[in-house]
Amino acid sequence: MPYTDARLPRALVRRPGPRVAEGLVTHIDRSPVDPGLASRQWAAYVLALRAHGWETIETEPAHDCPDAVFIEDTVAIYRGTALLTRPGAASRRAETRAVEAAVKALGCSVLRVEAPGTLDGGDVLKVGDTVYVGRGGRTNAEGVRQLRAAFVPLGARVIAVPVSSVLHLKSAVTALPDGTVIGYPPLVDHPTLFPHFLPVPEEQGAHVVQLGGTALLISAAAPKTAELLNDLGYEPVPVDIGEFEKLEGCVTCLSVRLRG
Ligand SMILES: NC(=O)NCCC[C@H](N)C(=O)O
Repeated sequence: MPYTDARLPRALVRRPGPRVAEGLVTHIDRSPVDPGLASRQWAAYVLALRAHGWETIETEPAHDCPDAVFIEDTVAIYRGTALLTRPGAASRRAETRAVEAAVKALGCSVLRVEAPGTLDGGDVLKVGDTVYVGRGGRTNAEGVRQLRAAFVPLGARVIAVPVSSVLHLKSAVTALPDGTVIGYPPLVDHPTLFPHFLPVPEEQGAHVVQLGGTALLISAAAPKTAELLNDLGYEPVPVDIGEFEKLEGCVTCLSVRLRG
């Protein structure tokens, strides 16, 4: 696996496998996924990261795992320590294997969530040294405890957040570069847990990836939120990830980002 320039922010990605259409669906009705279109959307997502100065590193595919493209769920990284997750869905547990090799190659120290703990990376939202962790359908109390034990000694303040109506914490909220947490209110159980909370008008607008500077990757399905962010001085970068949204994915879950 070639790693070329450690000065660039780097993102782990994993291309969708042949069984992507069989991915799990929990909170929405299933609609058919077109694997060819999913591959093209994934390629455009990767190009958008690269166009904003990211080095993308492709992790070995896990073709037996339909949800492997959602690589964010396999690991949470804080200050150079990678906590390999134990995904809440048993069908996703094998996904972490190749990710371990990838984070080691990036120079991370590795810890693991052990049974009976479960944790999905989609439940972990970092805002500076505050690490919010969603306690919901995929992350259990033991997973929260193990995340605390891993990251508090490194300097993190870990805040657990109940999540009841969406798949993951980051299905409901993400953060802007200034630390403001944005979310779609009908899906956020406790907005008052976040010191600076900005409601957005669309569910798909609740998820952004900070690309650097003022650029924010956002779903093309959230034009009103993009307009709001543009009006606040940000540069929204829309990507069409419709096939992944049919599987409850969002812009955050298709990569694991390492800054510096
Ligand atoms: N972090 C994320 O938003 N992950 C999306 C995972 C979607 C996948 N179909 C799942 O249910 O696990």
